[in-house]
Amino acid sequence: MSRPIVILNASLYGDTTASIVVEDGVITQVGETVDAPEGAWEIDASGLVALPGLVDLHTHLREPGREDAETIETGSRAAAVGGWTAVHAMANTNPVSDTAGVVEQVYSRGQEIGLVDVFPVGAVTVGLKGEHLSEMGAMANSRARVRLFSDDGVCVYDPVIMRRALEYVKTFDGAVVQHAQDLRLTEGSQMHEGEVSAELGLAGWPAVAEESIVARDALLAEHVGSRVHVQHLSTRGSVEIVRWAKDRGIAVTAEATPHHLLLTHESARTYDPLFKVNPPLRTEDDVEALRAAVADGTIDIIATDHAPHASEDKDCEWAAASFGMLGLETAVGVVQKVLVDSGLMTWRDVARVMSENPARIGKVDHLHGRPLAVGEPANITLVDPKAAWTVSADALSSRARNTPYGGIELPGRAVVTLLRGAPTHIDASLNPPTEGVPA
Ligand SMILES: NC(=O)N[C@@H](CC(=O)O)C(=O)O
Ligand SMILES: [Zn+2]
Ligand SMILES: [Zn+2]
Repeated sequence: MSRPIVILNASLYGDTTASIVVEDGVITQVGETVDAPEGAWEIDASGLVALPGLVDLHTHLREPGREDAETIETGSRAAAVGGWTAVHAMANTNPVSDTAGVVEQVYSRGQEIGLVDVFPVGAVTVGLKGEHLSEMGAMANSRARVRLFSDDGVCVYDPVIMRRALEYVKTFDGAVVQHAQDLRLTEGSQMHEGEVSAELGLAGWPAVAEESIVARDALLAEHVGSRVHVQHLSTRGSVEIVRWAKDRGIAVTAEATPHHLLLTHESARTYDPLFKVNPPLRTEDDVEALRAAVADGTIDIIATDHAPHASEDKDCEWAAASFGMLGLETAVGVVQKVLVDSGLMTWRDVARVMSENPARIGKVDHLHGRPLAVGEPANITLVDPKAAWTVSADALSSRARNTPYGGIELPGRAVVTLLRGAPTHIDASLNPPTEGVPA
């Protein structure tokens, strides 16, 4: 059992000041004054914001298959450093996570490492090929208890397959998680279709290729009475469709990534593949619509889509480079910059979109996204909102280096992460104790 911890004078949810006592993995006291248990590690948390441990619904860990880009271990470490206590690992590995065997291995490896709970997302179709449904029931009933299914990286394009998947997940209250991209409209696409793609001479990825699938899937979910979650929403039109679907009572939820909330297609002018991502960075108007939608609840969560790539897949010309960028270690800083410091949201809202809602959508809310209250598991993230820092790719814990934020200053970061009371990340500025803390 880990050493007791006293978090002194934290700002709970960025709101009231209180201290928190953690013993045997559980929160045992919360209050203005607390009794410190013997031998406790005391953290002076004045000025720090205490949030429930963050839950990422969209992470690529690359293991099995591309351990040169990331492993469950390096990705777990990056997650802990970023303030996350749970990540949902996407199925586009090699082999694909389309059987109970693979998802159990990913889940067990995550538990063995113990830095973050790794919840595997199962593939919707065998080999992500879009042709035959995977053994979803076996994955749901496995030790990994899979509730979310996605062919992320590719769209579940065939409407009949999508319909069957939506019907199937109803039997265990799961959800189909969709990478909304019309395959025909985006053949050869390199970036957002607009002024900049025309100027640069790069093949465009039109907004309608996302929006048409979002609309179709919302209607399919309504038709079969099931639950769909849309990944990495990137356009104003998608926001409007999700808003319409929610008004109509359709069980649709949606996510936005930090990069789609900050960056635009103008970045492509650098021809630096660090900015090449799927779906592509869009326009200032889309960014504004996404920010407003996260703030008003149309978009339920922020998810990183942490997509590590080996350097040979990024250090090349734009057209040859892989899609995707890192996100776990910079998410808190980017979210603070675009949503909190801008006045659009409070830290209480951040707890909702980065912990509570993702835990609920992923059906892990019995473990994560719990209130900071007595008797609850001590999954806690302390954020220093004044820890302005400059991102350096070489200083990241991820095995990969493909961050688009190198050299950019972010206003804050996670400085302590506790998973069931065990410190999984302690920033050096806090003088971590040498005892009772994992190496
Ligand atoms: N986002 C990306 O650009 N890439 C992701 C796949 C995905 O999320 O679609 C990847 O696996 O690299
Ligand atoms: Zn995707
Ligand atoms: Zn992804």
